[in-house]
Amino acid sequence: MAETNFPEASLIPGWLAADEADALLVALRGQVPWEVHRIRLFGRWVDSPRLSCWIGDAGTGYVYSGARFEPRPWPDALAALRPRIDEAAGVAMNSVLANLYRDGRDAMGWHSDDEPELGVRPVIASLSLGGTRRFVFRHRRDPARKHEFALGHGSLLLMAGDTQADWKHALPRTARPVAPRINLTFRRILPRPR
Ligand SMILES: O=C(O)CCC(=O)C(=O)O
Ligand SMILES: [Fe+2]
Repeated sequence: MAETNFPEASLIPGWLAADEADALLVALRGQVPWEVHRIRLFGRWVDSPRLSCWIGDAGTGYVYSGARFEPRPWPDALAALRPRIDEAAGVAMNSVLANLYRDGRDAMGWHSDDEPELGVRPVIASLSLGGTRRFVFRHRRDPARKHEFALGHGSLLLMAGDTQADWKHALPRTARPVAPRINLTFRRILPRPR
């Protein structure tokens, strides 16, 4: 496969209408059991700078940033959305990482979603609700190559192909005043080999 100059990522602004996105944001703030995930950073365990929740079907335990997470059940608001996400992504998703960024100090550092349980060339569907934040890509072997998206209320970002293999992404902090934001990355975890 030839290497692409651009991550295979496409943004659909307003994928959810504003009133539907408003209602989902409120429902999820209440329905999701938000917690602080501890992650491994440069050999130390630290609190991640955001609130998170790993949600999924039975059997979708996930190892990320050195920690293992067992899935919480799907809140009603997310279960209702799931078939529409599957249709947009063309994949039957079975899990979601939900993140709540309370303000501009909450962020996510550089990473790829390349855990083995996602398989090769995974499709990841990322739905954003609330304050618009910058989402940046940089090429793994040539960090001067960068791309960015502004992820607004109700937008759906689809990442596919070699996006995870070739690029890292991050959600930087910002000093600008920004409204709280929830991001949902729908994923398909493959059954564990035995
Ligand atoms: O909040 C975002 O838009 C990024 C989330 C992300 O990269 C992830 O959950 O892996
Ligand atoms: Fe990610």
